Amino acid sequence: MRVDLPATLFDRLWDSHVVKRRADGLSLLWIDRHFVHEGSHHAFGQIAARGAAVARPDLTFGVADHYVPTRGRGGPVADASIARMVDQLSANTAAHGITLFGLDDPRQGIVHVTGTEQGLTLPGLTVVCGDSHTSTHGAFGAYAFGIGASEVAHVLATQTLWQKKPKRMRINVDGRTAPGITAKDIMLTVIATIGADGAAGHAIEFAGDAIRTLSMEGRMTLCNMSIEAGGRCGMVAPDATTFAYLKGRPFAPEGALWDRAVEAWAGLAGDPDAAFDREVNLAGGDVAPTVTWGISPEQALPITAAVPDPGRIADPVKAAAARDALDYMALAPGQALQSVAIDRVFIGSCTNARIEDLRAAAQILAGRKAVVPGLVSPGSSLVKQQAEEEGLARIFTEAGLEWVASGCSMCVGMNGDTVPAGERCASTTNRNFKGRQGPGARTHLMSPAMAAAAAVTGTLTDVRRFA
Ligand SMILES: CC(C)[C@@](O)(CC(=O)O)C(=O)O
Ligand code: SF4
Repeated sequence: MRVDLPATLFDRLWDSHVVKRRADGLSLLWIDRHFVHEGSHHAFGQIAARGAAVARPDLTFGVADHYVPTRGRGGPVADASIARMVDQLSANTAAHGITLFGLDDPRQGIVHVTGTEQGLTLPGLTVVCGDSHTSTHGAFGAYAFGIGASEVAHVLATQTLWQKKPKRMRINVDGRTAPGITAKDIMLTVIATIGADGAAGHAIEFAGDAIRTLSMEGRMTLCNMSIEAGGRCGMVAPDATTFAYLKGRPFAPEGALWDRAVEAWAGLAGDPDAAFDREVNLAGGDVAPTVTWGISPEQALPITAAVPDPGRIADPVKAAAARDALDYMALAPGQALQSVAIDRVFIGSCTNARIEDLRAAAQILAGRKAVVPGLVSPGSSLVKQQAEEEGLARIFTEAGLEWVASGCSMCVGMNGDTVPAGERCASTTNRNFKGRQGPGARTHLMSPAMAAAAAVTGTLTDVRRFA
């Protein structure tokens, strides 16, 4: 007979990392992996000011991603302030003995792509980084979450963090999705259903057949956007797909250690009778290729739908938000989404720039031409190399798209990788608020295949037309 209460996966991860509980409800958690990037210089400044050392440089990893230029790599960084940030990361990591995947390292990439492809993120670990999309790493059954600058300093100095335990939420996507439906479509549908704050205060666990059948890339896309649903983190219980992805990765355990690790990871699932504070159920079969029409990720609809009419939205807050969105996005109520002309595409970001994403986009673009300009920025330098070896890069350039180096790029409008004011971009990223990709830029979020289809037709397009 079991004497302890049934536990969810999240309960297990939490309990196994608590070092100390405080009367006010906060717990001190042990942190297994800490990623730092160029933006982490404030935190290094804070520990320097206190004369503190980095407690566990062996568990801390640096990645240059947010500010790195995607062109002219191999030479010096032209922009002086960006060069300073990149240099500062190199200096701080060198001074503290931290492994760095720097600007010119062949493993460089967006931290959430590089960290996972290196096998640094493993099931059962706590993973933090000063970036909200750290939730991505939860795809491995890790408790992974973004932290603020002073928390980064706390982790640097102590390898621990004070946290309040989030509530538990399970999102079940049952049944199979139709062919061509991706994790991005599932997640945009989830966010449209529960709202951009629908998971506020909760740790999300994704479950159900439609999730189980996703690749690791797909699971990372889901968990990446947990934050766009307001969640503290997202996770998928580890399984054979997880282990197959991890086996042989540079930092993954090897030999007898690997066997022991897999045995332990296989036991990480939650108890079947464990209770969640909230459950949401979706039918995988109902998920269509989905795009956003507005300025919040919850303003998303199947591609076959029309732009909503704010006059028909009963909730006054949502109606006002829709009016504001249509005004910014220059869309008319009732307009068919597939009639919306786009000016540009962006295939990239920590959400959708892994090899599987690039393959999906290339499959649509092969032998075709893009009728609008566009940028493809692989999620990491290793993804870039692989895509070049597989001939994907050639497909993109022959279609007329620009193939550049890895970084946050047009996801955040860095280094001139911006969407000009008033232009409309079909984008594989995760955020579509006003001005995200540049002042006055209009963003439609979608999957890589959908972005590729939009590039070919010049309008938002149902990718199933290309099946
Ligand atoms: C630094 C910024 C652009 C960020 O990566 C920050 C974050 O996610 O915390 C983002 O995607 O909004
Ligand atoms: S790719 Fe975009 S969402 Fe991801 S970390 Fe960079 S800026 Fe943030």
